[in-house]
Amino acid sequence: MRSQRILADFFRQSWPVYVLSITFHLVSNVINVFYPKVLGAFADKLALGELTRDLVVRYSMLLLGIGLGTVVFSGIAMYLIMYVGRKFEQRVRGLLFRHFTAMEERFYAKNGVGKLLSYFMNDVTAVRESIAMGVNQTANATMLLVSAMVMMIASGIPIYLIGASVFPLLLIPFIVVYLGPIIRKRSLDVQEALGKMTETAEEQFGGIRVTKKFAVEPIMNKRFGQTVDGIRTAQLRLVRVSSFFQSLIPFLGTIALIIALAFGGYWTIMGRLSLGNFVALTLYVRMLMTPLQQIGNVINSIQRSRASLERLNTLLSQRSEIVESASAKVVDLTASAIEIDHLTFAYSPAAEPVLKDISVRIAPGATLGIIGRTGSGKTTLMKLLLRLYDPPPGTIRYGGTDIREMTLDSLRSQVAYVPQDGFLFSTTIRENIAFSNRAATLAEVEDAAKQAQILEHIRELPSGFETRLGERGLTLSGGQRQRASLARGLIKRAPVMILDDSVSAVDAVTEKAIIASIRKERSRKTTIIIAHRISAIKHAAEIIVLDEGRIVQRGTHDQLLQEEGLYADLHAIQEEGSQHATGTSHS
Ligand SMILES: Nc1ncnc2c1ncn2[C@@H]1O[C@H](COP(=O)(O)OP(=O)(O)OP(=O)(O)O)[C@@H](O)[C@H]1O
Repeated sequence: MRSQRILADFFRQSWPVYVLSITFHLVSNVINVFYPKVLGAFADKLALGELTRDLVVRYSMLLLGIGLGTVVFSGIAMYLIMYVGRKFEQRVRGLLFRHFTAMEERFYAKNGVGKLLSYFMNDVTAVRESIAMGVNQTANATMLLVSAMVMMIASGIPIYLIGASVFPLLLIPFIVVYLGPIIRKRSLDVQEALGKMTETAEEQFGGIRVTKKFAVEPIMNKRFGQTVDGIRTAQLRLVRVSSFFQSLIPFLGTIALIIALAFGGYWTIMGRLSLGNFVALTLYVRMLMTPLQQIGNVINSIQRSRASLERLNTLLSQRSEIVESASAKVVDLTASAIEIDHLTFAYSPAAEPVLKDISVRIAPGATLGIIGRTGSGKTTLMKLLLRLYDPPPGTIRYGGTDIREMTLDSLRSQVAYVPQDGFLFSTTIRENIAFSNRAATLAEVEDAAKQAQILEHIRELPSGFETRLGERGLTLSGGQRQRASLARGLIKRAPVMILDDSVSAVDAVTEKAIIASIRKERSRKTTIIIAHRISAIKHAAEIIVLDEGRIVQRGTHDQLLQEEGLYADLHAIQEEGSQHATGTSHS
């Protein structure tokens, strides 16, 4: 499986650090287990009345050495393992990001931003904790257990006494096997609840302006509150079982201590066990409780992280539906016609087709205008031209080559797409406009801004082109944002340009100026203009009118005005509107 490969790859690369860390743990624990033995010897000397001032100083120095040695070596071991954990986190986040960016639009339609963020934050952290702290503590605990056992035997503590004291601890694996899957299932619920909350929060912060305008904060608070309640319920269910699990282990440790005290005390009274060994036995049993507690924690954390790993696994195993064919070739779009041939398309096999039997040919360098009611499929057609979704084979060709046989880079680098609501990044205006070509000079950026009729406005801003945009570019108005996004498309100087309702938010006078400069700039380049206003497309060589996914009319502006139909109706309505607006109506 993919996720297991990620872990295996990571361990393959970082095993030397693990080995080093485990070695340091080993040294630290070997030093540490001498501490009960030293105290035992101290107790023996005390009981025999052989303790001198010199001996007290020596024992104290010995204990200080043991303490220092333990702390230094375990500190280095811990640092190394933390380093490895952070490295894992950094690597997996990079991998996830690359994976996300390679996914197609449908993937984003299915997975909300909040859900994706939750993968980044919660799941990666959960896995990191178990491969860093988990490994750290397991290694530590195992070594402490083994060295403590060895020291007990070597000190001459009878094996049956050790066996009786350690017996309760043997129940731990059974408890783990029983409770582990329950903890895992409940952890998965918690991660899902967290994902839901992040998703809701992202959506609600994104839509906060709408919420405020409609004054529906209480509804939004309630909706968000429900997701938080969901987390609390899921977390409490998890805490109930995991805290029971975690407290059971020290309880077993206490039983072990009671047995050591009862039997060991009895044997000491009977004179079969030295006082020193009795003290050492109780200290060792006490010492074993910490690693056992750690093992409990680790098992819990591994169960939790397995749930996260499963989520990451499912995600990373998804492949983009848009794949470049092995024989894909680079097509130069400069002199290529775009042919759409009997294209019928539905977003899913079960859904109604959104486009029905569309056929259009756009000659190289020509302009196509598209108009139609909202929801008639205009944007969908453009998404197919960019291969954001796969059209049926043979239905879209560039220069005679099926779109599915072109390299994705040659397609997308030669098509400039300007959507209706262009997203602007929270960086400078200059970087936003020069998005496709970071090396563009200021003169080129200014030129594109001029064509998009936004140059003057940018110059008036405090830092001009270096002005940083706030979140989602909200320091600009809708129309200004649209024009900045248009400049970003224009600077690409691509052989094919698609304007998807890209001047809808500007006033009629500005629109006229923008269209005039686009006509000039793109006089010999293929351009597709989608618009709701006839004024934006009437110069096109061909105009198609879409209605419910079908082409219902086609022709030039003049031809379409001669026909009865949607186009002439729209024209009449818009003319009437503009006459009202300018006060030239005679009615
Ligand atoms: N990702 C999607 N999954 C399923 N259906 C979709 C998806 N995107 C759009 N649709 C549906 O496809 C139809 C056409 O949408 P499209 O966005 O292409 O229309 P449009 O003509 O561009 O509309 P507008 O003028 O309002 O922008 C609509 O009914 C819409 O609900």
